[in-house]
Amino acid sequence: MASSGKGDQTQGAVRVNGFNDVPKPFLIGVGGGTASGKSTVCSKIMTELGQNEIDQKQKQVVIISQESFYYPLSSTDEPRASRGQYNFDHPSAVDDELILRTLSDLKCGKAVKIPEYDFVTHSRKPDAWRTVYPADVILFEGILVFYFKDIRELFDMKLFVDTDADTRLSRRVVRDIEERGRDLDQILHQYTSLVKPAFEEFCLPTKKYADVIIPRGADNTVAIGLIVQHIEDLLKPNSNLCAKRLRHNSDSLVSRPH
Ligand SMILES: Nc1ncnc2c1ncn2[C@@H]1O[C@H](COP(=O)(O)OP(=O)(O)O)[C@@H](O)[C@H]1O
Ligand SMILES: O=c1ccn([C@@H]2O[C@H](COP(=O)(O)O)[C@@H](O)[C@H]2O)c(=O)[nH]1
Repeated sequence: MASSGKGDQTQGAVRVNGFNDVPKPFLIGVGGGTASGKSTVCSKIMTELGQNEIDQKQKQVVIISQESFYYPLSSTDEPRASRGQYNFDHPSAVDDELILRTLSDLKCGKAVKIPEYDFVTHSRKPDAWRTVYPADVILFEGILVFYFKDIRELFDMKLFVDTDADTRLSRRVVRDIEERGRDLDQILHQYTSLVKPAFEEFCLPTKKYADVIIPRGADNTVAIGLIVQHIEDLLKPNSNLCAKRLRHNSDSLVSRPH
């Protein structure tokens, strides 16, 4: 990634003069059912790539979650969501156009602003936007990341975290009670009536698009080690892929300010 350079601020991105060969971010999609361990796998990859101690603006690897792209709920849907009756697992709940625009902008080297989601209130946190810079590697995780064709085609690598359904449900119960303010009845009702059928209809069929399937999620240290090794190899300055990632555009836009 180009490191320094004097740039001027242009609509959220920094135009760097004189850099012809700026690598595009390497975009990795991480799909899988609810509570399969997508976030945990992503954070293990971050840790193994030594990214956790690095300042936000300097990070070479960043994680973005599909949850940031839920549509705001209407006043009639809000009470349904609180009763576990709103279908957050259906593709229509997700602003796929905003995802496409966001990931495309990152791929073009532009910084983006991403809304932060609050699972407790089922809504975007008011006025909480995170700026994401086009790092070397961007991990985009979520249940439907491979569902939309245009989005799917943006990924340079597709991972599917494949964890047994009983394990996922038991983890979801614990997580949703501890972290997402749910009660058991609501979780089980939502799971059986909405989450499971949607998983089978919209998420599971996307497993076929994966380049790598990770059985047992974050427990699969061998698979995670191989993926980390592969990313490290790709990011070496002389690798073939790094060469492919170089843009041959004299008017490059890059945003990571270092
Ligand atoms: N390998 C694992 N062993 C034990 N608990 C796990 C494991 N992977 C994930 N978890 C826990 O299960 C829950 C769901 O994991 P998470 O990574 O958030 O899944 P997802 O992002 O797919 O929804 C979290 O509470 C997490 O700490
Ligand atoms: O407000 C909300 C938004 C989403 N959900 C559920 O979350 C999961 C997806 O998140 P994972 O971290 O991948 O589990 C999805 O199954 C939705 O049902 C929610 O309950 N409330």
